[in-house]
Amino acid sequence: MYSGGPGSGKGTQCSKIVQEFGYTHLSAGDLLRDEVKSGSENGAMIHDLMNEGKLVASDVIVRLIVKAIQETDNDKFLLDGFPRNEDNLKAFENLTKIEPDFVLYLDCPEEEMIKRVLSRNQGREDDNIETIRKRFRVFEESTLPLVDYYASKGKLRRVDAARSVEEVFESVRAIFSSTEVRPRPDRHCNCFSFLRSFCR
Ligand SMILES: Nc1ncnc2c1ncn2[C@@H]1O[C@H](COP(=O)(O)OP(=O)(O)O)[C@@H](O)[C@H]1O
Ligand SMILES: O=c1ccn([C@@H]2O[C@H](COP(=O)(O)OP(=O)(O)O)[C@@H](O)[C@H]2O)c(=O)[nH]1
Ligand SMILES: [Mg+2]
Repeated sequence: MYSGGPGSGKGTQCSKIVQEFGYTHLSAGDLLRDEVKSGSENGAMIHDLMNEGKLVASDVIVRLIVKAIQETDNDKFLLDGFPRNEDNLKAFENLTKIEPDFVLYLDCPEEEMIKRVLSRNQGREDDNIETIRKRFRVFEESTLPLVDYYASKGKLRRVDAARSVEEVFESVRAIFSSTEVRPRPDRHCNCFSFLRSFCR
């Protein structure tokens, strides 16, 4: 359910899960980028924070995510890149009472992620080495503690992301294939946790 390592392959793997398992992909970063493009009153503030590699306030991102959840009638959705810190998590759970079925952690060494982000070519202003370094520090300080939290709840699924897209997807597919689908009214939230590991 949350983000971490920029370039670990979250968006790439989410697209494949959408194709094979029919989930709806909700990317926190994409929702923020759309908000900036829309020229909304928060747009300039969000733009500046993202370019500094900083996190936007929880109420801003939670509002966008809740709206996106309401707009899809699919029970099954992936939260890509959220929550980023404990405050995000509390704000989301307090408001929605949704808990993830599991949190997937794409485990990738920092140097590999840097290489991928620098060759991503999506025209993102925050994909420069200076901002990437800041994003990694935010990840270590704010997001990593959530890994332990989900691990302690037995919800963490760790995948070695330093392999080819297809090899990573083999592992991801196995996790999704073995997940029991919870019936309504509890909507699913197979949340993607793509957290960089310290341990490599
Ligand atoms: N397993 C992989 N091996 C090599 N390159 C990858 C892999 N997964 C993704 N990429 C590439 O790395 C870049 C970042 O991937 P992306 O899915 O956008 O990561 P994230 O959403 O975690 O930041 C993209 O250019 C993507 O094509
Ligand atoms: O819950 C979130 C998700 C993203 N971001 C901001 O959006 C940027 C890009 O996030 P995204 O998930 O798109 O980056 P990726 O990991 O895919 O490279 C982050 O660095 C943050 O500045 C945020 O503030 N809160
Ligand atoms: Mg992404």
